[in-house]
Parts: sequence; C-alpha cells; structure tokens
Amino acid sequence: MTAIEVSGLSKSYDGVLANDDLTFTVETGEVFGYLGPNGAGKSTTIRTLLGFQSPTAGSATVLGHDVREPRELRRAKAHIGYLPGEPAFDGSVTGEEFLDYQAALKGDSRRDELLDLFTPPLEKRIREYSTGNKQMLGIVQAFMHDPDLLIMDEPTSGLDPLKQAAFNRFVRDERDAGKTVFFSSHILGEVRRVCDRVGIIRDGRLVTVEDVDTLLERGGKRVHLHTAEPLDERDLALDGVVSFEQVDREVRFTFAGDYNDLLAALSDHVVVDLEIEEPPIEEVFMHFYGETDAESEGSTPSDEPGGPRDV
Ligand SMILES: Nc1ncnc2c1ncn2[C@@H]1O[C@H](COP(=O)(O)OP(=O)(O)OP(=O)(O)O)[C@@H](O)[C@H]1O
Repeated sequence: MTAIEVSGLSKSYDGVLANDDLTFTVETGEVFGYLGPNGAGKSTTIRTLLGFQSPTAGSATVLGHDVREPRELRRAKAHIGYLPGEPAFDGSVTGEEFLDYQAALKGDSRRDELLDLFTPPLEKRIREYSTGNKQMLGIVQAFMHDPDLLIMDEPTSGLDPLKQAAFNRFVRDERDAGKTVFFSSHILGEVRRVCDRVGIIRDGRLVTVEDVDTLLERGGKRVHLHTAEPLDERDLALDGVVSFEQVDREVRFTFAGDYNDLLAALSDHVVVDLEIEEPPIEEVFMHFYGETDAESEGSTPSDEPGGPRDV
C-alpha cells in the first residue's frame, strides 16, 4: 500500500498559494525527505496531511485514509506518529507527566527503548527544557506507540550532532523494520545519509521527486585536473561540462557527460593529476533552491531535474 498519496493538492491562505497542485506518493517502507527553502510550503503540506487544515483543492491519503474525512483520519492516526515543527507543550507539567498523558491516548510500547536513545530530563517541568530537550521529548512521543508511518517537520532541528546521528540511525533501523518515514529537513547532509527519495518544493510547487542516488548521479562529479601545460577552455568544450574554473595549469569543473569524451579530449595533453569526486550534496540540492544562472536564461529546474548547472 502507498503510505502517502498526494494528488493535485493546493492550499492557499488569504490569497497566498502555499501549496500549488502537488502530486507525489510515499511508498511503504521508504524514508522520504521533503526539502525546500524557508517558506516553500513544507509545513503546509504536513499540516494538511494531519488534517489540521483542509486543502483548497486536490486530495491526499495517509495509510489509505482520506485526510479530508475526519473520522477516517482518526482511524489512520492510531498508526501515525507526528512531530510538529515547533512542538507546543504545556510548560507546567513534567516530561514524564506529558508522556503518561500521551500514553493514555495512544499507547507507549516503545517508551523505554526510546528513552535509552533520546534523553529529555523527564522529572523537570517542560518550561525548564532547552530546545533540544523539547525536541527529544517530541521524538519520543512521536515514536512511542510504534506507528507504521512517521510524519515529522524538521525532526533534528535543535539536536546536537550526537543526537542527530542517533536519530539518523534510528530512522534507518525503523525503515529496515518496514516503517515509513516522511520528514522535512534543512540539513542536506542528513538527507544523503538517511533518505531513499527526496521531494524538493519551492514557492509551493514541487520541483522534483527523485531517488537520492540518482539525483547525485545526475548532478555530475567534481573534476580537478592538473596538466603539464595550461589547457585552453575550448579543449574541454564538451557536453556536460559546467562551472569551469581555471588557475594556470589547474582546472576544476562539474562533469555530467561521457567519461570517454573527456578522456579523448585529454589525450593530447600531459595529465599530471586527476581527481574525480562526488560533489557535496549541498551543491546538488542548491541547484533546486533560489535563483540560478540557468533560470535567468529561461530554463527552470523542473525543465531539467538533477541536471548540472552553475551555482
Ligand atoms: N496560517 C497561515 N496563514 C497565512 N499564511 C501562511 C500560514 N502558514 C503559512 N503561510 C505562508 O505559506 C507559505 C508556506 O509556509 P510554510 O510554513 O508551509 O513553509 P515551510 O516550507 O514550512 O517554511 P520553513 O522552512 O521556514 O518552516 C509562506 O509564504 C507562509 O508565510
């Protein structure tokens, strides 16, 4: 079964089109990262999926239940864990009291196991919690009833690097156990480590939905070349060469073309050193964020998903 199905979903707030005709699916057993710049519309989608607001147009299902039907959605929610972007707690209760209350509502078969990994100071009142402690408490409540589907809005924000790593490992283990995880993020490196697929949203529209490995592959490789004599840029006027930079006898560029063409172009030159490496994932994703040179020349990221372009 498809865990999440979003079909022509739009949401506007007083004329602001925060989600514009979104269509995508999240399959059971995958980790799907939902990325985009500030204000792109990620939280809007997440709030709609949880039924906190109605779509202006289109529809969506979670675990096969229509998010526009409150009774149906209530049934689905027994099997969904949710972490909001800014969890709002009653500051006057302790973490333990909060979890006890949540347990009475939905169960807590995994509370102890989660508290071994995420360690909010349960005996303290929540108003005394740091941002990271609140986030950990939110993560424990999201997972503790052992849901099949997790929907989380920036789950690692506020966590220190060790807790972020623990969270990433935990999410991978959950995926291996057959759970589905959908989360928004700004931390692009963690997306590389954790997600199977990503959807990138900008200005309310879905720019691309892509397998993470494919996205990186199509983003090209960084090439660093050192030759005995300076190259002429025309020597490397090949399909798939972008972001060409040259300092004397060293050139750097991103290459998404055919390696045989590259080797043929270099055959008349003495190559002193050659490095070909994966670009930082940030560089690949940044192609889909913000304005790019290519866009101002009239093409848009959706014209060429994953294709290399200048940044
Ligand atoms: N309740 C609301 N009323 C009016 N406008 C809203 C409301 N919620 C969101 N918006 C607007 O909708 C757009 C999308 O906001 P949203 O919070 O979904 O973005 P986001 O991608 O989650 O951003 P961030 O990464 O900063 O959390 C923004 O222009 C925002 O100002």
